[in-house]
Amino acid sequence: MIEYRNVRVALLGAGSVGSQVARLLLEQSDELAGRAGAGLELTGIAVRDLDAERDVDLPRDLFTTDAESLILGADIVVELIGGIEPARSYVLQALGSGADVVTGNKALLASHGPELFAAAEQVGAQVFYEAAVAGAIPIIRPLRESLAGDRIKRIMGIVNGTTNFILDRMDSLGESLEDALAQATALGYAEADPTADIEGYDAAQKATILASLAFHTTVPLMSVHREGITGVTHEQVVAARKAGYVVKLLAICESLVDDDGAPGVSARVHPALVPLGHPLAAVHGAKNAVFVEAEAAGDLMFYGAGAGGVETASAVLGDLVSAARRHVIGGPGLAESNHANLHVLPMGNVVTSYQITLDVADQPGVLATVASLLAQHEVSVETVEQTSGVISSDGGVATATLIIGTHRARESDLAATVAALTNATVVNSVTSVLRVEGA
Ligand SMILES: NC(=O)C1=CN([C@@H]2O[C@H](COP(=O)(O)OP(=O)(O)OC[C@H]3O[C@@H](n4cnc5c(N)ncnc54)[C@H](O)[C@@H]3O)[C@@H](O)[C@H]2O)C=CC1
Ligand SMILES: N[C@@H](CC=O)C(=O)O
Ligand code: NA
Repeated sequence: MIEYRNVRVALLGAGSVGSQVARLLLEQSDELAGRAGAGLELTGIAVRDLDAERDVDLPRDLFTTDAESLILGADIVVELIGGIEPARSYVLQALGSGADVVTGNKALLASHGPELFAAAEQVGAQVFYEAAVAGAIPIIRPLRESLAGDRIKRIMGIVNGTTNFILDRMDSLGESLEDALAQATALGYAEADPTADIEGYDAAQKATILASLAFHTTVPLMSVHREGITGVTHEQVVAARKAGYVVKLLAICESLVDDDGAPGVSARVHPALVPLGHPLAAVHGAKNAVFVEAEAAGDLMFYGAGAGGVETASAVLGDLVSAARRHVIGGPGLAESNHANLHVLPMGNVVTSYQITLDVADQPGVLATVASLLAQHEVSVETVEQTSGVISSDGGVATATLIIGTHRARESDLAATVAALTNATVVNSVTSVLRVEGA
């Protein structure tokens, strides 16, 4: 029997993820010790309410409401309470005392990452955060270690399970956004305030983390363009499928060039049309997937459970084993790489293709007017489809629907085109503008 030295682990939070981490730590302690080369001694679990009902039966003598004292004696602190405060203060306290930190808190990392990483570097500690992006799916470690020798060109991810679940139900069952969200909440996928999911905040936090890692550049959360799914209509979802696409909420992080041709990066979150043949189109329900385009490795896809207590606990435990190994070996932790320090570019610099749906007057010359407006703004038409005209009930001018697919264009040119179309007398309304990704 091998005698291992013990590494002291303090757990903060015993919610969906924390309680599963505690259970697995206790149930699989021998196996985990073998892998880490150190015993993982759970010294306590900080909770808010000692008597709260929990899904998992855990030894009550481990519970404490005194998180600060628990952190004091720890080699590794696992933060699974979520939110900014007091999580930020606890993490800083842990790092200040030289402990490593394992966290799944994307909100904290996206808004205070540089502060936490600097605090870790100062004492040679490390922040591990595999659970923060795409739950159980290994994506943080592949980006920072396995792909450290490659150049990432683009990351396109379905990184929010709740919105993927909702869009999938709207597509396959014709369910409303509200009904599908209620289901996602009942199944435990949604954040405590689901606005974070449906308005794209959660995905934007994950995009910040992914872009910073992939491009060795600190990408601030406020530079991430964010649109949620509340504007996605049933009509758009149906029309998308008819046209050979599926609507997905994507987080896209890519390298771009600025107006002077200098390299930069951009990160954005928005609903997009994904061709049915693209691997991301086959990601259903609350599953996540991250599609990485690397210069040498080519295309890679990481797929699996992006949410769920026990699934996310797998990522936390993986980090815990790495942190424990580090304690056995000694030496400073792996610092965040931001040496590239690229310019973070605004949405106007993004280049992609679009599908624009217009309600127009069904009269001669409309198509020519619309095409000329697009051309004036440097947006080139790839496809046009016109549905049969409809005579308005008051006997007025007949209307028709025009669906225009564009070639790749700059976002700033597209925005100017849409403004011009909105003001054109032959256009009754611009009913939908969706970006097309992965075509
Ligand atoms: N649930 C999931 O599927 C995923 C969660 N995450 C992240 O993991 C973290 C934890 O998530 P969940 O377990 O789902 O949240 P949860 O809401 O189920 O659990 C958080 C727990 O922390 C407790 N807590 C709050 N403030 C506290 C304090 N000051 N001291 C002690 N305990 C406190 C709460 O009472 C609750 O039991 C969050 O940062 C979340 O974003 C990441 C990936 C997936
Ligand atoms: N609410 C999130 C949970 C995991 O990060 C999601 O739906 O993906
Ligand atoms: Na992950």
